[in-house]
Order: sequence, then C-alpha cells, then structure tokens
Amino acid sequence: MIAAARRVFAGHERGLLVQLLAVFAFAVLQGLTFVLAIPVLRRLLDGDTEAMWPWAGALAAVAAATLAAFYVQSMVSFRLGIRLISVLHHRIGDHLARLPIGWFDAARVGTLSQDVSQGVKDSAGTVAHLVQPIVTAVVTPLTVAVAITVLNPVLGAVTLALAPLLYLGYRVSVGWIARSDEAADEAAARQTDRVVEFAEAQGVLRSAGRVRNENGLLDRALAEHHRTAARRLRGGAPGRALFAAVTVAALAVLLAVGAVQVTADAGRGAEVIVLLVLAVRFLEPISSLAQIGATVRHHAGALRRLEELLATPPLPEPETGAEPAHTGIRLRGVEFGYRPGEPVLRGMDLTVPPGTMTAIVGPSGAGKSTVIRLIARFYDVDAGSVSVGDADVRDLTTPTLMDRLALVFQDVYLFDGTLADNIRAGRPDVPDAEFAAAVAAAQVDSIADRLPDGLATRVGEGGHALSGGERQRVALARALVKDAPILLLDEATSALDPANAAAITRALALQEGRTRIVVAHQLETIAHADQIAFVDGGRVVESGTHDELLAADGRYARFWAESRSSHAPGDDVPAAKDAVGDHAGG
Ligand SMILES: Nc1ncnc2c1ncn2[C@@H]1O[C@H](COP(=O)(O)OP(=O)(O)OP(=O)(O)O)[C@@H](O)[C@H]1O
Repeated sequence: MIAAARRVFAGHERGLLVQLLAVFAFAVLQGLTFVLAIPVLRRLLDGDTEAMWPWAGALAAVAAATLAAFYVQSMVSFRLGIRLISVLHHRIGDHLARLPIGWFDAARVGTLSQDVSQGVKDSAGTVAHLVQPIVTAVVTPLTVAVAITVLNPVLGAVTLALAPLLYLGYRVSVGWIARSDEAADEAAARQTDRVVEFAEAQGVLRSAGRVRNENGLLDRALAEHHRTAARRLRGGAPGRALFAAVTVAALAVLLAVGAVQVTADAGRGAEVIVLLVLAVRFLEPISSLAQIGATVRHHAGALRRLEELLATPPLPEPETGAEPAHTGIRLRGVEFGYRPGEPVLRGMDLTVPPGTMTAIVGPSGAGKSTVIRLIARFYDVDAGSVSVGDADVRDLTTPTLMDRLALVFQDVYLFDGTLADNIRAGRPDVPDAEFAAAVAAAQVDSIADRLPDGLATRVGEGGHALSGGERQRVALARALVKDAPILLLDEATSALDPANAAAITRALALQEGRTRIVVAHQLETIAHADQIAFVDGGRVVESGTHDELLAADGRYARFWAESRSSHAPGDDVPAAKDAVGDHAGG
C-alpha cells in the first residue's frame, strides 16, 4: 500500500511530510498530557493539594497546546486531502486524454466512474482522515510507555514487552476478519449479480410465461444473501474475540505486576494505581488499530486501482507531428488483433483516393468496423501501417488526425442536451447557414418536426428519446458540421429503417469532395460508392466499382444477388447484411 500511495501521490511528498510532522507533534503532546496526569493524580491521592497545583497548571498548559496542535493537524490534513482530490482528478483527466480510445470499452468505462469518484475520495480520505488515528495509535502509547518506564522501570518494561504481543494478536485477528470479509464480499457480489440478472431477464422470463417469481431465483438469491450476512458475523467473531482476549490478558498481566509491587511496598499504592490507569490508556489506541485496519484495507484497494489506471501506458505521440499531404487513406499489410493470438485483420491492403467514397462490405465479424477504428487510431496496428495523406497515423499528433476526421459510429452517444446542442458539439462556432445545411443533409429536420420543441427538444441522456436510426442521423449531422475532409461512417445494421437508410445514403452522396469510408449494410449506399471493398477473414478479397465486381462474378456478385433476392417487395432499401451471412471471426 505504501508503494502504491507513493506513486499515486508522487510530487506531494512535501505536503505529506508537513502533515506527518503536525500529526506527530499532536500525538506526542497528547501522550505528554497523559504523562502529566501522573504527578497530579499522585499528589491528589497523597492528599498533598499544595504540591499538586503547579503540576495541574503544567497539565492545563500542555492540554491547551494539545488542543491547538489538534486543530492545526486537522486543518493541515483536511487541506491536503482537498488538494489531493483536485490534483488526482487533474492527473487522471490528463492521463485519460492520452490513452488509446480503444482502451475505453464498456467494461472499463463501467469501473472507471467508480474508480474515479470513490477511488479518488477514498485515496484522499486516507490522507485526510486515517493518518492521524494511525500515528496517534502508535506515538501516543509510546510516549506514555516511555514515561511509565522512567517512573517505574518494572511496570514500564512489562508494558513495552506486551506491545509486540498485542501487535501479533492484532495481525492474526485482522487476518481472520479479512478472510471472512473477503469470502462474504464475493458472495454478496454473486448475490447482486443474480438479482440484476433476474431484473434484466424479465423480458425473457415473462415471454416464457413466468410472470411471477415461480422459479424462486430471486428468493434463493435473497436467502443466500441472508446466510452470507450471518456467515460474515460468525466468520469475523473469532478474530474479534481473539483480539479482545489478548487485550484483556495484557491488562491482567499489568494488574498482577502492580499487585505484586503494592504487596511488596504498600507506600507505592497511589503511584501504581496512577500508572495502571495510564497503562490502560496505552492499550486503548492499540485496540483502535484493529478498527482502522478494516478501513485501511478498503482504501488500499482504491489506491491500487488508481495506481493501475495511472500506470496504463498512454498512446505514444510524436513531439512534432507530420502533416498529411492530402485526404487519401491507405492501409498496407495491416495485421491487428484485440487480444494476443486472435488476429482480426490479416494483411489488409486498402487504398482510398482523396475525395472518393469507399463502401466496406462483408460478413459479420470480418473486421469492417475495425478498419474504421484503426484509421482513427483507437488502437495501433500490430504490423503494417495506416496512413492519412501519406503520413503514418502514428506520426500525426492526435489533434492533427482528429481535425481531419469526422466519425459516426453504430453506437451513437448523445448528450443530455437539446438536439441542436448535440449537433453543435461537432463545432460549437458553426455558422448558422452551415448548421442548417447539415441538419437538412442528414434529414434531422424531419425528426425535429415531430418533436414538441423542434431542434430545442432535449433528447435525454444517451439520446433515449430517439430511435437508433434517428440517433445516427443526429450523429451524422454532428459529423457534417465539423466540416472535416474525411468522413468515417459505420452504418447502423439494425437501427436503420428504410427511411433512415435512404436519408443517410442521400446525405453521403451530397458530400462530394470529402473522402468517405462507409461500413455499409444498405444496398443503396453500397451501389453509390466509387469503390467497394469486400472484406472477409481480415483482408480485402475483392475491390472495384459495383459494375466491375458484378462483371467479375465473385464473392461480391454472389452477395449482391443474395441480397436482392432477400429484398422483400415493398421495402425501399433492402438490408444487405442478412444476405451476407454470419461468419463470426471471419
Ligand atoms: N473491443 C473488442 N475487443 C475484442 N474483440 C473485438 C472488439 N471489437 C471487435 N472484436 C472482434 O473482432 C472481430 C471483428 O470485429 P468488427 O467489429 O471489426 O467486425 P465487423 O465486420 O464490423 O462486424 P459487424 O458487421 O457485425 O459489425 C470480431 O470477431 C469481434 O468479435
């Protein structure tokens, strides 16, 4: 945990040192307050009030200093915690901006929000709230133990000898509690999964006639949850009992030593009683370590996850980037896989001349969308190269590459704003005329017409107020206002009804002069392309114009014929994808 903390909080060692010193001063002063209680209590028990007052004055002065030190260390810890929250958010933000976009898959994005919100809070909370109890739990008892040793060496030696025993008892009991907590946490996570699965499967269960919880799935999950909670209590009990037993045994030993001393010399009664009271103060903070231990373990997990996030290698960027000479795109011998040993593209060659439209066609899983992701450098190729305007994308800075590209993906994300806000996100300062032209080209005006407030209608987070096809048209309008010379579009497969498909095809046809690459599923889009690349098994197996490929009578001609025959009479635009057939993995 210390190593992870050093890496996560790198650059803030000075602040942490100042905090440690402030907390240390408070802990020593607190120990001294207890120590000064010895002469006061002794004089009091001896009935010598006159001699007590100077000591009582000293005690009051040190107690006041302790209060002041407590205030100072609280403020120092609190300010450092707040500063670290802001610094960590900035560090994570800067780091995320340099990670390959491919890193942000759904699973990662799911845990990212938890790591960033809870993780940062926990990590900074460790500094703000845990350093003080941990340091005082060690330093205050030590100060007290040293004082006891000076005043009564035998009792002091026994107290100090008990410290390692208490620590050992603490380690063993915390280990037991942690094991039972881990097992219970795992069981609880499984239970939660089952409940979520039950909720998600409602559609399937109900369509299968299971209207009520007939199969007892939920009941079983809840009963298991109950058993898990009971097991956690039972499992943790031996650990807690062990630590309580060790503490009581230590106390018994101290009492026995005190009793022996008083029996030998009755005059020492007052002194021994006072020292025993202090010895109890010595044991208390050590017991509190057992409580703090659970919180530290929890925070250590958050720190480790943040460290892993910050250790993810960013996308290598050139210091001074190249400039693309034109808007043509070329893939040469590209090999790529999302996971080692599972190639998706195997020696892909593709040349897209500037200002032309290329349709990428092929079976599901052939690697069509992957081509688009590699051009936008969401990932780096394993071998071969991807170039834009004769410049390898790895030699371009991210802003240079992104300035050239406008992207429309299948899984369109819309912000929780108005339709107009979502389109303007492509270029906030877009002139009104260009905005209107993009809205018309992507036929978003017909969507706006049916909405209560037109373009000023809020679309809800993720754009839930719109259909999948409509969301893609909004995303296309957003891409068009960006006015980038290259347009990459991964046509929605199922989300496009014939009207949406026709709208997108017409919008693409209007973009003459821009280099367009479309992963196309609609026959009309495909037929309009200047070049068609038929992809299968991770490489282009045929390319040419529609007429050339039909004449060649190969894979594309077969695909075209099958698509047309599956085209139901009455459809404006047939769906080609189904005719291609599913050959997952290419
Ligand atoms: N993020 C990812 N992580 C791991 N594997 C992936 C990822 N994205 C795609 N794949 C795999 O890579 C292969 C090619 O995927 P790709 O999306 O490029 O295919 P596609 O030709 O566009 O298919 P479709 O027409 O169904 O969208 C598939 O086997 C797919 O399962």
